[in-house]
Amino acid sequence: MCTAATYKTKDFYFGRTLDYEFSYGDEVTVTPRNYKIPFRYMGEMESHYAMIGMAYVAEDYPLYYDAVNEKGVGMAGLNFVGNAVYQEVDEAEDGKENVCQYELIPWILSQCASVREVRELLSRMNLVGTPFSEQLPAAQLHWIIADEKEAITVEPMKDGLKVHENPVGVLTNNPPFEQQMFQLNNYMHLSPRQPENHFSEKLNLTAYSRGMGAMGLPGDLSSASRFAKVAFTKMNAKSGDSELESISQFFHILGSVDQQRGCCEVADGKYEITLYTSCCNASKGIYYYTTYENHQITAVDLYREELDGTKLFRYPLITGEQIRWQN
Ligand SMILES: C[C@H](CCC(=O)NCCS(=O)(=O)O)[C@H]1CC[C@H]2[C@@H]3[C@H](O)C[C@@H]4C[C@H](O)CC[C@]4(C)[C@H]3C[C@H](O)[C@]12C
Repeated sequence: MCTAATYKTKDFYFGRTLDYEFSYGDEVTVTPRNYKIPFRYMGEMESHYAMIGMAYVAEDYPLYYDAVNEKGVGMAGLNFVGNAVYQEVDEAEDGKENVCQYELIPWILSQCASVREVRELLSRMNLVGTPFSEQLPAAQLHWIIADEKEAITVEPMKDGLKVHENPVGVLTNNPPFEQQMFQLNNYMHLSPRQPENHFSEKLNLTAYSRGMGAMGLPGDLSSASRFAKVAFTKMNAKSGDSELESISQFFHILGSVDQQRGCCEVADGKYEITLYTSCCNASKGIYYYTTYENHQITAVDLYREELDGTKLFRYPLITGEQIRWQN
């Protein structure tokens, strides 16, 4: 399972948890403006917006899981297993632009300076299921794409590519986004304030513990529960607007849906865990992350790299707890 969220203070923040039972070899990867991006059906893009994000680099190609570009547009792919359907290649000469599922993040972030531009590009695009290689078949995903003004969810479904407005700025996994949004109706009575007795005037009921206004908010790890949990947490989250206060709060928001080893068994003795949590300051191009075994926040700054360069910049994740001794 995975969860993605947006957050706005003075700057715009975008991040996700990546929950899985193994890592592909994730690296914080900067694609500079002049790295030539080879698209399977759309030719080679010679220059474009720079981007930073988490990727598995295969054959020198950045297979991004999530990234933001230098214009402050962020994007993340999350599992959508059983629902994601990709199209056949459109061979017509005046047909749509064929983009493979693994190319979607670079395709969009290399060209779009806003979600408005993303919508435009998506309307001309045909998302196809051609795999990157035999070893890496097409992942079944849906995406959240956001800038500081708005967020959308993109879902490739049996009856075509759906683009939904995403007013909560969060995404998890199944079921499809419209159902996730509908289920929030079930929680409209929840509140960060203490509840009052509407149960019965004849009973003397009291709020005997703090936090009872949100009683009923789910806490299990299913995707539908994480959607409600993180939506409630994000919509009610308050923080100062400095960089440190913002990122600290952002990690707390995603911390509300953290997955601990042992609680979600996916095969005999195999457990899904939160492999990493990211928080990107999309306005300033800084990618912060923690990993399951490293709670210290590590950062990579897009603008400390040669942005007009031609080669990828890659940072393997720093893992292992970093303990600051006090005596
Ligand atoms: C496994 C990741 C999603 C995690 C997630 O959503 N877990 C939820 C589990 S569940 O369903 O709800 O049970 C996804 C997110 C991005 C994916 C990667 C990116 O799409 C980039 C390439 C795409 C290639 O087709 C496959 C390898 C790959 C490198 C993908 C591997 C894997 O599918 C990733 C890493």
